[in-house]
Amino acid sequence: PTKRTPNDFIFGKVIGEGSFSTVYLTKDIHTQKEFAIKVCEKHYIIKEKKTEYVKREKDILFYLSNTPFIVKLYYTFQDAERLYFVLSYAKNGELLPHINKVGSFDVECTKFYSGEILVALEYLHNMNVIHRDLKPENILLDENMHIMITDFGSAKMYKPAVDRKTKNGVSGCNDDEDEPRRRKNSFVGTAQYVSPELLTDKPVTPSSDLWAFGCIIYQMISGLPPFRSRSEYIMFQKITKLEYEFPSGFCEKARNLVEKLLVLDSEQRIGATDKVKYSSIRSHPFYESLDFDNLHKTTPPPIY
Ligand SMILES: NC(=O)Nc1ccc2c(c1)=C(Cc1cc(-c3cccc(C(=O)NCCN4CCCCC4)c3)c[nH]1)C(=O)N=2
Repeated sequence: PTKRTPNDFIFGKVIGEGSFSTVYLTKDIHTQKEFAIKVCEKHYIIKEKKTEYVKREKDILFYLSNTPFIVKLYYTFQDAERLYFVLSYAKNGELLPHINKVGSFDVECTKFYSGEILVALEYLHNMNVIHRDLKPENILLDENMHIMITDFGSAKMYKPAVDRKTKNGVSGCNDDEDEPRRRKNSFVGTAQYVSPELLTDKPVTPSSDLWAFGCIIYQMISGLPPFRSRSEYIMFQKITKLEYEFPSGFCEKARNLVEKLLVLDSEQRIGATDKVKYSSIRSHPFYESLDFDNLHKTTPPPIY
């Protein structure tokens, strides 16, 4: 097909703001199909030295194309000033406003939606991709209220330990050797969901996403993330000291699972050493009777 240009789309409202991008609801004038177009200003990306991140997000999104529960990158194009990513449009927006609208989810909703997030993480991690900025704002809901994970601007490829030892390459995008010249894991992500290893410059592993997953389950049930403070410094202190509490009435089975995910040693988190990802989390009592393999075909429970 001929390369698209901005003139092939009607640009509507802003539906998202990345750290160096703006996302618009758009309609393709030829097909009338709706898309989300993420627009990045070239001069800003160059000035902020973010070209590597933008290229990595594009490579990873194309690499993940047609992965269930992950936003799809259809194609990209550019003009003199901007880069354009044509992405899936999720009609029901971000997960966060849905949690805030009802205050918190009941156990059925939490099981279903955290179950879909877990299946998405299984796909991601089996494809050696770590998201590194998982949070309710980056979990979208499509028109049928199924999830799509978005914003791979902080994501990276990783080499499973066995490959690192035997140096068998994993084809695909960047890995540690290609990190832009800066501290190995200088903080990426969003303060409230960032794992302790990312704050203390320890190796990044898929287990960092399991930490964020634990924070999201806590937030679904209680309405707020576990680590909160007006000061980012104090929040980081709470994370590295594991200072958080469960409100009274918190579902006991969910509490047990969260306590097994919010573990400071990333290798001790439930799921971190699963040979088959994430069998130990799927078999946790909180997920009793959840049919993980058919969630995408299941009608989501009402959120109320
Ligand atoms: N950083 C990124 O990559 N960001 C992206 C990427 C792709 C993408 C993306 C963000 C999307 C975000 C998005 C935002 C919205 C949206 C924005 C504002 C309002 C609404 C909205 O009101 N939807 C109806 C559902 N509401 C939700 C809240 C409770 C009441 C009912 C949706 C729809 N989709 C999207 O659809 N596709």
